[in-house]
Amino acid sequence: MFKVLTFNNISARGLDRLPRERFEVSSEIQQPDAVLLRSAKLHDWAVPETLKAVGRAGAGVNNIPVEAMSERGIPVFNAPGANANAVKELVLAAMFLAARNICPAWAFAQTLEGDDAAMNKQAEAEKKRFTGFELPGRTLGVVGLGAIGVNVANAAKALGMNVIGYDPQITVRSAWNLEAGVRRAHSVDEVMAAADVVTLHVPETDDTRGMINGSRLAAAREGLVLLNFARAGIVDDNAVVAALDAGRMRSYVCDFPSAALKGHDAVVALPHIGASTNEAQENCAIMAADEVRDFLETGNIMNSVNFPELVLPRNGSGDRLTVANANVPNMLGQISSAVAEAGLNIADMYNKSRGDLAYSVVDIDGKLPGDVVERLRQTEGVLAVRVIE
Ligand SMILES: NC(=O)C1=CN([C@@H]2O[C@H](COP(=O)(O)OP(=O)(O)OC[C@H]3O[C@@H](n4cnc5c(N)ncnc54)[C@H](O)[C@@H]3O)[C@@H](O)[C@H]2O)C=CC1
Ligand SMILES: O=C(O)CCC(=O)C(=O)O
Repeated sequence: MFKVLTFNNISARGLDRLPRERFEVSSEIQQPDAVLLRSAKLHDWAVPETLKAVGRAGAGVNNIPVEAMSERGIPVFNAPGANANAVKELVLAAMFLAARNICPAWAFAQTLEGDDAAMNKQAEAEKKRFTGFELPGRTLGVVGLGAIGVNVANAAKALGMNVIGYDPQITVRSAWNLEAGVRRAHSVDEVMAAADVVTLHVPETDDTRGMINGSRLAAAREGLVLLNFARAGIVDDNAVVAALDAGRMRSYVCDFPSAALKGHDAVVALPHIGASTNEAQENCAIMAADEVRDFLETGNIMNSVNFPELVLPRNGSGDRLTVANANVPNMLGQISSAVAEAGLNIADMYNKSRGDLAYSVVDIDGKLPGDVVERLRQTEGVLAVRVIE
């Protein structure tokens, strides 16, 4: 029986992928084999010795200590693209909100008083304060052309916008999915200088934290609309408020409320609802649950952010041994020697590395003795060993 600890509200459609005769699933489990979570922060969580996998029912993994998990040989899975449409739709809504001053106009309309005629008179007298702009011919700058950025870029092209994008590590898949005519920028600065609206779709990392700061805002076009549905830490809120107050920026629409932004007329800060649709929550939960289940049951790895992708159909007549280790010479030799010294035959094996980590799946004709497994566990460089019967 595998034990899966849930943090946050994980869609039941996802949890249903874990058959209860083989998986105990609860938010109360003490010694979990795996966790499933959304935005819960794991950085201060005391990682139990039993933990074998982390499944993020979403895209961003900045709430998870990925490096510390790697050091323990624990793969972290996420759900790439599963909530991209939900975020794209909210980003488009944000762009329309900003272009047409919908929030301040609506707030003004709430203050109208008197009978219908009086309200109408005030509305007509004041509506010029809310004159907006149309999107065709305007330039959208997209920083980060992954699952969400590509969707947003393509939708903006369909709305008649010019689109300029920056992503130094764009994948072949994203490049194929991008509409023709999206102009390639070579830096964030180039995007800032060219765009009327800039939207951010990068993960929060050491490289992207504080990416949009005072000097980048100073170099932006006059009247910039900035959209941030990526992560709070990517934008310096105080710099945004200063640029808005100086009249250099038109508005900031984001998914991350903060004390600095609260109450500002030109800011709309939503409560991190980019992925909050039933569809996205189901897609993410299903994907993360399937990945965690597959790993626990077979050792196969799909969509991990720290481990190599490795899928080996089951072969042989005995145990499956999986080993996560430091990516250094002679680890594979030591694994196969341990199996050979136990007098067992390897039916099939697959080894892949990613950065400092390597992962092997070894199908064996027979049952691995406990002392062999223990010896492998103690081998220098070995991070995690499992035997799947
Ligand atoms: N508001 C919300 O509820 C949600 C927020 N997000 C956030 O959006 C981020 C992006 O999500 P996806 O598009 O699904 O991820 P993704 O992994 O498909 O795309 C991220 C892209 O950013 C690029 N990138 C990384 N560093 C960069 C840099 N310094 N400059 C330019 N590009 C850079 C990568 O090459 C990649 O193509 C997530 O990491 C997460 O933080 C994601 C989903 C929901
Ligand atoms: O689960 C959520 O609502 C957060 C989604 C998110 O931020 C992500 O997928 O990176």
